[in-house]
Amino acid sequence: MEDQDKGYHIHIESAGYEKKQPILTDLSFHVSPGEMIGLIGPNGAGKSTAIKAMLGRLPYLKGTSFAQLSNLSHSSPLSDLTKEQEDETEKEPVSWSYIPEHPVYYDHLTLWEHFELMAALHRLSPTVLEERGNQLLKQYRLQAVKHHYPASFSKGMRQKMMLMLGLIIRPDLYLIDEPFIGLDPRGMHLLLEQLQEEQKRGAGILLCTHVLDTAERICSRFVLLHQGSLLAQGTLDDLRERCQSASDQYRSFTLSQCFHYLTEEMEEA
Ligand SMILES: Nc1ncnc2c1ncn2[C@@H]1O[C@H](COP(=O)(O)OP(=O)(O)OP(=O)(O)O)[C@@H](O)[C@H]1O
Repeated sequence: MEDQDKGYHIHIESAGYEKKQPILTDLSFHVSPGEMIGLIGPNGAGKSTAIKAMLGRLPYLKGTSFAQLSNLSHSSPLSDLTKEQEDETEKEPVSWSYIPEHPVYYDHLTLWEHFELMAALHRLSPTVLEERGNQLLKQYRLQAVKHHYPASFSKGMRQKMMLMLGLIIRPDLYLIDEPFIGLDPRGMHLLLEQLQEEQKRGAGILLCTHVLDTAERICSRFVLLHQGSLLAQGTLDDLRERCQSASDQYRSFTLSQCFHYLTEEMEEA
């Protein structure tokens, strides 16, 4: 079976904050199990909006689906955006973690209570919660604030909390929006190690980031957005091929060089 027959297929025909002004048009890509895809593009290209569309959190969505493809004819949308869901009620939904760019938390719950809430929503047993929760706190060195309220945390601590809440459920798929800004070097190293572990476990990861040197190292394919549409997608070599007219050296272009060339070419056109 081809890799494209497994994993998660995302299709967005048109989506945005208002019907009159769609932000995303005609965007399709897939994430295979164990694969990390880099969702990249200039500011305002629509990366965060694409993640919101996948989660069904946009006021305007047309022809948008997020289907799990597997060895059977199993197609189970993450959000309730497609009709197939009505016929698939007996099937397990895709489990996913969304790690937002800006931390979102409840003021009246402590860090550990957020873990408990996540565990309840994802039906983790108390033993699993204790084991994974304490391990994450130790790894991120936040044991001392286990029973503190996140309002008293620093920016980086809140970001680590978001990461831990995403990691604790060990989902099939991660949707991660710009996780690197604000993390200290130790946190960054730890996160990269954990994502690698999750890939080995079989989780698919969609990573939205501007940190292109890191994305180049850890992602196997890229989806490059520009003004709400797909500008290019594929491996780094695929993107390099698209840069042939830039220079004789295009075969050794970095991801950042491909990004600059392809987006500037669009803007000059
Ligand atoms: N809540 C909103 N209401 C209306 N328009 C929005 C809203 N959020 C984003 N937009 C618009 O949608 C477009 C895409 O924004 P989005 O945040 O998805 O871009 P992005 O690629 O994630 O950018 P960045 O790299 O700056 O995070 C922009 O034109 C932006 O102005």
